[in-house]
Amino acid sequence: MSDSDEESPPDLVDATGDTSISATPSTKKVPITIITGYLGAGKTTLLNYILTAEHGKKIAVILNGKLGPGQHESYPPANTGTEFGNTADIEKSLTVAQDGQSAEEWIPLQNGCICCSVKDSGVAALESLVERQKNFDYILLETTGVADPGNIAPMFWMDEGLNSSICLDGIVTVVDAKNILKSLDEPTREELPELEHEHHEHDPSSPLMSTAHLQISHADIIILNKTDLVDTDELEAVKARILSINAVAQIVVTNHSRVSSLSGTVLDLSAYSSFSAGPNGPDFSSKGHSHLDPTLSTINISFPVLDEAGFSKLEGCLENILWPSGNAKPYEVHRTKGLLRLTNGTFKMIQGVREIFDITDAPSDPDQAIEGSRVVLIGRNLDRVPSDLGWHDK
Ligand SMILES: Nc1nc2c(ncn2[C@@H]2O[C@H](COP(=O)(O)OP(=O)(O)OP(=O)(O)O)[C@@H](O)[C@H]2O)c(=O)[nH]1
Ligand SMILES: [Zn+2]
Repeated sequence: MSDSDEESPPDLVDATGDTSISATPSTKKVPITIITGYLGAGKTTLLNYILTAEHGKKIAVILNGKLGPGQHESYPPANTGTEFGNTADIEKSLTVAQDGQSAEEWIPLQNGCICCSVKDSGVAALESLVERQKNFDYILLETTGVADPGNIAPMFWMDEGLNSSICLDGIVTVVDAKNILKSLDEPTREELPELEHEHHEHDPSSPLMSTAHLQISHADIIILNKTDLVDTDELEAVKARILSINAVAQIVVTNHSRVSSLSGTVLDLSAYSSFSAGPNGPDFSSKGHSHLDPTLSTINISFPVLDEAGFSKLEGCLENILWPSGNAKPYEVHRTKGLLRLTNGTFKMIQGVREIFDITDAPSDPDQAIEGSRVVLIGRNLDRVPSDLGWHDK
């Protein structure tokens, strides 16, 4: 139970008066990993495993956190089975783990929802949590079974640099090896994300996209669980299917979500502050992609080593791809990553979720065997990305 005093305002953290966006914030940010995956895939099993494992960190685990953008008129929210409503609350249960011991705590809800009084976003609720408790090393957030990480990730990621006390470390998607192919091929209405509900007249050349697709396309790590329920051939088929959607996610195979190492699998991912083509890729050619999955794919666009003019040109290409003028684009980009090699010997990194992207300085020696520059896009109908925007066609 919480013993925190709800009357006292949250402490202000490191209010230096400097509101400029700093590349090297002085406050230590608490990394958050979002754990997503379809109903019953093994998310809670994973978190329970983590709670009992030795990791030397104080981890706040939020089970079935419901986070959504926008307003939240009512609390409690109607439990409709989807979480695309206007709720921005985090359900009460919070478990804090340290040194293999865990304790249940409750997040105090003010005015029915802790975030109302702070900011109109679920991120604020977590910031408030961090500011009250102060001493977390890490936050793990389990989203309920049918969450679209495309809505959740930018809330944390965009807050980064804006003096937020938390930063997105990565997205882990737990996949049920036994049932995933069915979810991808024959999604039920509940398995369709909201945007598919809106498509009344469905374009038959664009197969239905399920929530399972979205969870895979946004994943940095895929925990391929319930492998005790499939044979080797099925497991290989599932792996191939996942890689055809997201060629850069790292796949970790588990039974009862028992990951052999927490670091790099659930903790310390740095997925938004590093670029890795992943151990699984890239063996996909620049525009070609596998047709194993008709809905989503990964493409890999190669660029040369860039001088200043080349860098501007590439920025222009990226803007044209992600923010095309005119009507709705015939494709969707869910995730963008890139590593740019510059003629002056430095590197830049691209990170993007949906329309938002960010180019930052990369470590001087990124762990890559890439010769030139590379942009990786994960999304839908990427063969329709106009090829004249691609550098290689000029
Ligand atoms: N056979 C088998 N069962 C598993 C495995 N992992 C988890 N389960 C079982 O599957 C059921 C669902 O697991 P959870 O961890 O609750 O799944 P979840 O993703 O948190 O489910 P929701 O919160 O409902 O979305 C439980 O009964 C688990 O014991 C596995 O690797 N193999
Ligand atoms: Zn669960």
